[in-house]
Amino acid sequence: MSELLSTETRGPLLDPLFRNGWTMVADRDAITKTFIFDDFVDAFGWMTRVAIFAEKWNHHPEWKNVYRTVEVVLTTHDVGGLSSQDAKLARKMDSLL
Ligand SMILES: C[C@H](O)[C@H](O)[C@H]1CNC2=NC(N)=NC(=O)C2=N1
Repeated sequence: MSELLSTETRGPLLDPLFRNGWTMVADRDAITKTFIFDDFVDAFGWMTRVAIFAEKWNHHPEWKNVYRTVEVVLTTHDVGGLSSQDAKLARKMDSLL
C-alpha cells in the first residue's frame, strides 16, 4: 500500500526529478512534465512502453497526448497525493525516452 511522501523523503526523491524538468502541479500534491517527441508515432510508442510498466506496477499516469506532445501528471489517487510510486514512475518515464 502506498503512503504519502513525508517531509523528510520529499526532497531526496523529488529534487532529482525537478532537475530533470518535472515541476509541482499548482494546487495539487502532484508532479507534471510535458514531453515533446519527433512525431505522433514516437510519442505513442513511448506511451506504450510506459504503459507496460504502469500496468506491471499498478500505478498509472494522468496523461494527455496531442500529436507529438504528451502532458503527464503523476500523483497517487489512493492516498490523495505524492508517493514513492510517483517518483518511481517518473524516473522510468525519463529513462524510456
Ligand atoms: C484498484 C487499483 O489497484 C488502484 O486504483 C490503483 C490503480 N492505479 C493507480 N494509479 C495511480 N496513479 N494512483 C493510484 O492510487 C492507483 N491505484
